Amino acid sequence: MSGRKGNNEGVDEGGREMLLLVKGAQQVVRVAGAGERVKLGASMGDLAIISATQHDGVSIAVQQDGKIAWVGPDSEVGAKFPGARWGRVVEACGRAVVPGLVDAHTHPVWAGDRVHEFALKVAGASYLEVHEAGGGINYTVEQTRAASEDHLLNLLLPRLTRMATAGTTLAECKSGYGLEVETELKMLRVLERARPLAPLTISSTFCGAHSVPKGLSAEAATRLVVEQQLPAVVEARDKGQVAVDSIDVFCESGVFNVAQTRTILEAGRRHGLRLNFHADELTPLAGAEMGASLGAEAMSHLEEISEEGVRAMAKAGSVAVLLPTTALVLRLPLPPARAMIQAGVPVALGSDFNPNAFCLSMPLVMHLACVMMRLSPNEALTAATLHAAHALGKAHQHGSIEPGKMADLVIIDAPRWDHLVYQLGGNDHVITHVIRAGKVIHERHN
Ligand SMILES: N=CN[C@@H](CCC(=O)O)C(=O)O
Ligand SMILES: [Zn+2]
Repeated sequence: MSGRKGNNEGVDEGGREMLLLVKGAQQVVRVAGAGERVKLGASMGDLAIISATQHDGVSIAVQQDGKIAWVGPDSEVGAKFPGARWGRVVEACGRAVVPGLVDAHTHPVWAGDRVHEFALKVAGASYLEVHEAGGGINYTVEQTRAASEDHLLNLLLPRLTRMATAGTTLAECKSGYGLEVETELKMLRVLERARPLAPLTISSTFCGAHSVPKGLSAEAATRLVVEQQLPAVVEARDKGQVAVDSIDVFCESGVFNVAQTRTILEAGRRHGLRLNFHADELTPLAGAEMGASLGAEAMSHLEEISEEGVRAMAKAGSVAVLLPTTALVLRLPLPPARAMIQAGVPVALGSDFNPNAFCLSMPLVMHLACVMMRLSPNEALTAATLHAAHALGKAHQHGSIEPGKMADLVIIDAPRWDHLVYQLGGNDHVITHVIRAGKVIHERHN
């Protein structure tokens, strides 16, 4: 670094080394204004867009640490950063730029697949029927327990790369196909090893209560999660072997009931974990009400949430992570997304990538959220950026284009951003660049 350093607002007078300049954008869709971490009700559709004028495009300047230094008109870059040396300049050529997408719910570490179950489900078998017949999660558990750490890592990395190619720069990634200490730790270690190798940022979630292991009662499984798995995970975390942000439970009829889920979540909270769990997916159990009473940071699915549950989540500020792919694949009733937004619940989106719902594309998830759940395109973008980051406790660093935040950016091959959500599939072609922390991690070459 040479010369004097400017601050975010001021003029940089000394020919600073900068990481990246994106210039000539038609739209920079910031999603949020300065310091805005959540956008409730009608504000969810306000994307804080900066548009080019007839003579001037929009630039984004990124400093060496990968954070956004400044956003403004192309014509002011020279005055703001006189003599700056840009590590890379990306010409946006009249295109739109949105924040890197955030996937708030994935299960990406597993071996085997469940392609054989697809035809059964299409023919009418329900998720719980497949599950109770020993398929579903329990089948994946067998495959994942048997797989080596290296094999799981080799399966995981291309999945994360496909996510990033479709615009995801931050993803929540769960364990949960081990259901015992050894394999749960193996999955978390795989995520840890993936961090420096993957093109996106990972937020890890311990989901040892994803299913009841064969031969055990849910009560016995609850005790094992609380007394064996969780302490082992916490010990590994405290020794710096794995980073774990959240704890998850599949709260469902025939899996963990509301009281057992509460016990597990409370134990996680005592160890400083964020609460982020599967609630009211297939059966209305009032899981959302229980989660809200614990101040859960996020709950997912919520297809069967009650009106009281919606009110409780709004009051508690819990993020509703909606998963349209699962509702589609399993033909579930849809969660009341509009009522949630109206009630002031922060709504986020996730791909729910798992062997049951094999989707790695957040633009497709956004499209489905619009068509199936009636989110507006603007609301879908807020849900897949700022609110998804908020669900993970990372809205201070991710989820909007704001000086001081990570320069996670997606460039769309169109002058208006909503081509990203308008197209059904094929998003690799709509996206020209994916940038994570100021580095280009994906670039379209045709
Ligand atoms: N519902 C529970 N967990 C996952 C499915 C996991 C699986 O079927 O392997 C979900 O969110 O849809
Ligand atoms: Zn899930």
